[in-house]
Amino acid sequence: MAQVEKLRLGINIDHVATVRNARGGDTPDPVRAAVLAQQAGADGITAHLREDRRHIGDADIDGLMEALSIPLNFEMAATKEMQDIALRHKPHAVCIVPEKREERTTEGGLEVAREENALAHFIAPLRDAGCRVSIFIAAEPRQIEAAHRIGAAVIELHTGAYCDAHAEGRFDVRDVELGRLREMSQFAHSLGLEVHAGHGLTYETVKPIAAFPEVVELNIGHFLIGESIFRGLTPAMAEMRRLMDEARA
Ligand SMILES: CC(=O)[C@@H](O)[C@H](O)COP(=O)(O)O
Ligand SMILES: NCC(=O)COP(=O)(O)O
Repeated sequence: MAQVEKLRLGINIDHVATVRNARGGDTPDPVRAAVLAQQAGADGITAHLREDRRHIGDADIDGLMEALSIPLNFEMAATKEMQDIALRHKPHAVCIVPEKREERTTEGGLEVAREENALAHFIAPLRDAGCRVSIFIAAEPRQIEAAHRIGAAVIELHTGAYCDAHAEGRFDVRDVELGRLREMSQFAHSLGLEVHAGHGLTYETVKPIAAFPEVVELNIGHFLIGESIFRGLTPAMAEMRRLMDEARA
């Protein structure tokens, strides 16, 4: 059984950039949102620089690196272009995610097991540069084992299927997904991997995941940015924090 550590809350600010980019121009500014999240007690900021730059852009990453004193978790696909950008900035963490140009959002986890050799070579310079390398994966033993073998420090478990099943009222499926996430958190932790989780988490779905003692960080964006339209980012984050703390108590 893992020792219960304080659970970190990372705020994903991609979705502020999505709103900005819908019109072009400069507002709303995701860097301003990140600074506000930092002031409101976020433990880190997550930003996903997609290859098609549909939300976060290169200048946002420059701005985040300059403005933040909390860790930046830089999400990116395993491409040479992204590797060069990461090596230029050397963020605290680099999270390798799968990307499909036509997807609406990150659909699944990275296929580490099939690409083990290539990924091992890909992450080596990032590790050498001092970045904590994290791999965004589905809760499957073979992906976790492969992430461990390639030398990743962290895995982030994709919680999307669990959240979707909850939102659609498929509670039997949700509970199966939750069981899988619980078991795989334990398994990853037993291998010495640091365990994070995220994607699609809401006030309704966060507590069962936050209760896993092996999970030390949750990255949450879309729901919180949406909720901040109604209550403001600071109160929206405070409520998430409260639920996480309650689950952990
Ligand atoms: C990997 C992940 O879960 C986040 O980066 C998420 O993908 C961000 O939102 P989009 O999927 O809309 O880019
Ligand atoms: N890595 C998951 C993440 O950053 C947040 O995903 P979402 O809450 O925006 O779906």
